[in-house]
Order: sequence, then C-alpha cells, then structure tokens
Amino acid sequence: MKGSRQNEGFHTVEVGETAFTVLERYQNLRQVGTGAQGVVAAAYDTQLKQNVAIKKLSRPFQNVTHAKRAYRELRLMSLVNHKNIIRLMNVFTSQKTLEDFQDVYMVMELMEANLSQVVNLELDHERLSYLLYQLLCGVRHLHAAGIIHRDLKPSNIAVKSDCSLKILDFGLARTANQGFLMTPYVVTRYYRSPEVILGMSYSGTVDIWSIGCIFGEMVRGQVLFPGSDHIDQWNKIIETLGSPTPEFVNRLQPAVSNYVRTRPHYRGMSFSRLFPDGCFPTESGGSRALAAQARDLLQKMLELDPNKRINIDDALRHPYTNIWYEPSEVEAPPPLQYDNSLDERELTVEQWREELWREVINWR
Ligand SMILES: Cc1nc[nH]c1-c1ccnc(Nc2ccc(N3CCOCC3)cc2)c1
Repeated sequence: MKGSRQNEGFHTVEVGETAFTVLERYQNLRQVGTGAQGVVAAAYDTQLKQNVAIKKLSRPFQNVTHAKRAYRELRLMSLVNHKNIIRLMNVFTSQKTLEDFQDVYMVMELMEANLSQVVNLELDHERLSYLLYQLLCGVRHLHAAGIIHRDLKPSNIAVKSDCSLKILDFGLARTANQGFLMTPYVVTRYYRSPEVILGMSYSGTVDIWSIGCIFGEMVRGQVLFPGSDHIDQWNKIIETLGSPTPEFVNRLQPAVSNYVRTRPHYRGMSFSRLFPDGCFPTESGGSRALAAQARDLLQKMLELDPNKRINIDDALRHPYTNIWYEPSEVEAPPPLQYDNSLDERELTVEQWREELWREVINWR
C-alpha cells in the first residue's frame, strides 16, 4: 500500500562500490551483478520471507537513452505476466519529492545465475531442450504483447538450479540509438540478427535468430559469431553460414546492398560440420537422434533470410522442444498490448524525469 511505503523507514548499505538506500524490509544485501543500467543485489525480504533481487537504477533520467529504457522497463514489467519473464514485485525510491528524485529501485524474484554461467556447461538434452522451450515461451509472450526484444543474450536471461529460466529485461526500444552509449559498458552485438545489423525492417523473427545463437553457443560452448563491430559481425555470419541469396540482397537499402555485394562469396559450412555429434551430449539412448533434431532446429533458427527463418510457434512444435509443450505455458493469456508509441516520444531529460517519478510513486 502506498501509505505504508511512504512512511516506512529506509536504511543505506554499501553493495560493492554502490550505496543502496532501501526499505527496511530488505535485509542482508549482497551484490550479484552489474549491468548497463545499474547494480543488482540479492536481499532477503523480511515481509514476504523470501529472497529477492534489487536492481538500483542510478539517475535513470541522466540521458534520454537511460530514461527511455527505464520507463519502458517499468511499464512493460508491470504489464506482462508470464513464468518465463522476471516478475516485478516492488518499485520504490527513498526520495520524497520530484526535486530530490535521484534513484529507482526495482525488486524482483531472485534467480541463481545468468545464462552466461551456463553456456559452457555440458548440458544433457533434457536440460538443453527445456531451457530452449522456456526461452521460446517467454519470447512468444512478449510478441503476443506487441514487444519485440531485439537484444536477447545470455546476460539478460537468468536461471535456477531447477532449470527454470526467466528473461530479465525487454531489450531495445524501437527508437533506441543503436550505437553510442554514455556508459563504459560495451554493447554485445554477437546475438543480433542480420536484419538488425543491416538496418532492414524487422519482425519478431529477429528474436528467433538471437535464440538460435544462444542455443548454438550452449551446444558449442563458445560464441557463434563474436563480431567486434557490425561489419565484423556480418563477415563472421556469412563466412560461417554462407553468402545471402541475390533475392535477399535486393531487399536491402541500396547503400547496404552495394556493400554486401562487395563481400567475397562464401558457400558456408554444413550444420553437421558446424555442430558435429561430438559437441552434443552423449548420454545413453537416443542421443544421436536428439542431436539430429537439435541440429535441424538450429539450422531453421540460424536462417539468414528472415522470410525463411522458422517462427516461434513452429519452433515450439519442433520435435526437439514439443516434448515440453504445455498449452497453459505456451498460450498464456497475452497481456494488454504495449503501446510502442510511448517509446517514440522525444522528451527532454527533465520530462523523462517527471514521467519516471510518476511511474514510481504511482506503482501498484
Ligand atoms: C535484474 C537483473 N539484472 C541482472 N541480473 C539480474 C537478476 C535478477 C534476478 N536474479 C538474479 N540472480 C542472480 C544472477 C546472477 C548471479 N551470479 C552472477 C555471477 O556470479 C555468480 C552469481 C546470482 C544471482 C539476477
């Protein structure tokens, strides 16, 4: 209830190098991560008697990129409701007025690791297919709400030892500036689809490409396309998968298609060479058949041409993942539609500050 939160006391603790000023109910804070948006701590919620994660957004209105992302995340997290998308449990600030407004704290359910810690483990097919299935379910729910993530990567997906998986954020706003960031954090592009790299119009299948890259990395134990920038990223993709078809190139904007045509011609590697049986789990039983199914799904996800790439519903019905198919999980009622136009608004830093302040003090 708003009243209690306003009056309830706060305490300040150091988490790494960062001061967290949080409601007294949250105790025993310890750092678990840092992201481009801020620091994340694990804590114990003495009211709910459960562990939680608390993300501190430091001055989220410092520039338009941060403000848009924070605003979008607050609105989207309150809007979607799915077991494979992290749930927002509480939002607060210790500042009492808009003039003093500085920081936002977002409280979520605590997971145990992110997928970056999992990609180099030898996972059996059961875990591999279950993680993939849950990722597809979460992304399907986002798409049902009109949200295309566009920036799925292992660091924004969290897991627990029971193999449950949750997507941690909502990716890029449609009008997010693709390149320059004010923070020292390097933007990871390894998982971005050809259409995002080449500035083409895009649809939900951009997220299927990213999921294919993540799935391939879990099989291979290394990043599939570790490009140092967009040019290098494109070169690595075509060296591995082969050059795009003329039909695909003709759909590009003139300047981009001219560049793409200057590239050498690559045949690309076969998927049985890219993902040989040896890199799949070799536990007893039908693992050769499972390896063939996993390879087939990978090939359909890592299709250069978005028009030919497998879509989410077909990926969820693929033999490799449909063993987990639960209509209640796949077809969870789509939330209200997200109004993307909210992303398009060009507000000043001061206006975003007020928008964020309003979102925080009016939060449920
Ligand atoms: C919202 C958010 N943004 C980034 N991360 C999170 C988040 C959200 C919910 N739970 C967790 N849990 C969690 C994640 C990673 C770790 N490890 C990191 C590496 O070293 C071993 C532990 C431990 C716990 C993290």
